[in-house]
Amino acid sequence: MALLRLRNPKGPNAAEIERKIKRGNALRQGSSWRGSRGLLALLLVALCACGVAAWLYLASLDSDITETLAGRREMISSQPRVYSVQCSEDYENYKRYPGCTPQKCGRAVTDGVVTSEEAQALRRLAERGLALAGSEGGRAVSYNISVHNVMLRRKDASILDLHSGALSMGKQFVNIYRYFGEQITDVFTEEDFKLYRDVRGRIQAIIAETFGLDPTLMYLTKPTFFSRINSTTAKTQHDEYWHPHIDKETYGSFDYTSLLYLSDYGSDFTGGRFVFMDQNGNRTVEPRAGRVSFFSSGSENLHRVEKVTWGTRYAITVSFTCNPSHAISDPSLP
Ligand SMILES: O=C(O)CCC(=O)C(=O)O
Ligand SMILES: [Fe+2]
Repeated sequence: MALLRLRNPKGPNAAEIERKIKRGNALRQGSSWRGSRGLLALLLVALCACGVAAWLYLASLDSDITETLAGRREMISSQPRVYSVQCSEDYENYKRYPGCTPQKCGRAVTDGVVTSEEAQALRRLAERGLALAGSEGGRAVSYNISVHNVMLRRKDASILDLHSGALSMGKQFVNIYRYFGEQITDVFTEEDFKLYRDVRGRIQAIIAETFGLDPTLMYLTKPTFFSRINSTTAKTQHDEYWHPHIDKETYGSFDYTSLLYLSDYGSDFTGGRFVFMDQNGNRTVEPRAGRVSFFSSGSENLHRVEKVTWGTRYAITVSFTCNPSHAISDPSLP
């Protein structure tokens, strides 16, 4: 029977069978197409999921803020808020100065040392000083300030150093005292300098008290400067303020760093928070006019500043050393 069927495939139902076979084939083809469409959709979904996961991961790299040490709306006025950390071994590589070299390390924040009126006055001083670069920006009057050019250049920001007179103009610096001569007294007054000295003295005293130091054995060092950062500041490859860094490595002479903020995070600018980058997470300080944040300058205090996304951020970096040969004196009008 089987042989018979093979020999005579085109029986009476052959046409019908052929149709069925064709329909079957067509159906099978359709379902395999539907199957591969399903597979494609699945692949797309998987790709999207991977994309979302990658995006979330990248976003988390910049936003894994775990703790706010000092929020913008808080007022830390009576005693500094202190956060202790173990001193790094960095200090063993440097000469020790008893009474000053960090034995206790950490960070602290206080809103009780500089009043908001004083912060406002210092901010106006910064605005006036930094505006000198704006009005002269296009002219070929600038030259490099050799003393601490390298250090100042690390910042993608406008810098004014009242001590040396260095004012950043684009990628270069001009010495405002030399360039403007006597006319600089139209911009800064004796009172401005007195305020600056007073504030510096109070910051020194609170650092000494907090870390148990002898204030007469710590000295102001360079660079000590005003900074202005906004979201449109020109960016060059190596002048970027948001890079993580250790002040002792970056600036050499620093043993204690302090930052006096002259504008408010959230209302004067967004972004621009200060971030301590600890191994177990980030700890932020939100700038607030009059707020002083200070810390030991070794690698126990690796930090960075978030990119400013809107507005203008003003601050002063006031730094102290234990090494008397790195001491500088307070700025004064020439
Ligand atoms: O402006 C700040 O908050 C920090 C600046 C800073 O890290 C520095 O000057 O070394
Ligand atoms: Fe720093």
